[in-house]
Amino acid sequence: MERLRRTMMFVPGANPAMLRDAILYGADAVMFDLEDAVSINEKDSARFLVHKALKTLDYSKVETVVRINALADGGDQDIEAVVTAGVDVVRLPKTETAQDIIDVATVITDVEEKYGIEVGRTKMMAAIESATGVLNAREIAHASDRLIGIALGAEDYVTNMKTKRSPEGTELFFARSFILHAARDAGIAAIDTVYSDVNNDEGFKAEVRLIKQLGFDGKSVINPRQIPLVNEIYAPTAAEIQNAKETIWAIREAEEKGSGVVSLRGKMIDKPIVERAQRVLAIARATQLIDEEEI
Ligand SMILES: CC(C)(COP(=O)(O)OP(=O)(O)OC[C@H]1O[C@@H](n2cnc3c(N)ncnc32)[C@H](O)[C@@H]1OP(=O)(O)O)[C@@H](O)C(=O)NCCC(=O)NCCSC(=O)C[C@@](O)(CC(=O)O)C(=O)O
Ligand SMILES: [Mg+2]
Repeated sequence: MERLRRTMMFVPGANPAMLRDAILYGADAVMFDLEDAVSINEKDSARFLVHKALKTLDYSKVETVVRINALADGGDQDIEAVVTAGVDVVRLPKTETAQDIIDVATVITDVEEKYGIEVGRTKMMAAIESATGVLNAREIAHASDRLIGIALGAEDYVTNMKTKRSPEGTELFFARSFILHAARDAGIAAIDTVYSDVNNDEGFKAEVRLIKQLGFDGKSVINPRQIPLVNEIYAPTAAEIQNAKETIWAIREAEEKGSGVVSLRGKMIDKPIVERAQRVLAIARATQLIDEEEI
């Protein structure tokens, strides 16, 4: 099963206490920010703090992501600082074209070569935050073998679209759908955007249910309190796990009899349904809801 990416928690890069404690909250990935959460006069100190944090703290249990600045705004210095510190993933914000990704990938390669780091070790993500980015999402998603995923950045996107976010997310439906299709076409992860109203748990949960149903792998979060809410919604229920097990048992029995299709409680089971059941069980295993060797 691919790596779980249910939650990627933004951590402002200029905040030493948050950098230190980010690991404690159970996010699948911590995403240190050098871009919009850092004021212009703190850019250098944030870069230094994030480099030190990556070098000295033990992040072995979570994926580390750093959101860099655009290359024209010091992104090359960000890349050198974080790649040499061993970051797992470099996230490029406001990606508009495939060329943006190719340019960043080239700088990463130069840094890896210069410092004797295995070329290709550092992965990338693209955040898509404008109409142009959405329309180019397919090319962006295919732009580099380093890409592990693409993400929506909705606050910048709605600003670009001359609208604002609504509880229903109607204004994001096209962008979410298009980004998801681009990610699936390229075989990489699709990560949904942040929910900025941090004290509105019910609104947040409604949005998480929506993006899970659409097919997103997970969501960017901005506060530790949002992590368990996502995990709870993304966890398969006991009924889903039981149904998945019964699906696997039923298809195994059918296959023994030479058939690839069978009916379970009146519902047809064939290859795509078996694949979905296997995914439910893989997530249940990865989140310790069932034992490793169970089924
Ligand atoms: C929202 C708030 C101010 C609330 O503060 P509050 O004070 O009410 O938080 P509390 O709940 O009271 O905190 C309780 C304890 O947790 C600690 N704690 C809180 N948050 C933590 C955290 N993130 N990491 C580690 N630790 C944390 C805190 O230090 C305290 O620790 P302690 O004192 O020890 O008890 C705070 O969370 C925060 O700053 N969040 C990060 C904001 C951020 O990064 N924005 C940029 C990324 S979005 C963007 O750019 C838009 C985008 O680009 C996105 C896209 O692309 O998707 C687009 O376009 O859409
Ligand atoms: Mg943004």
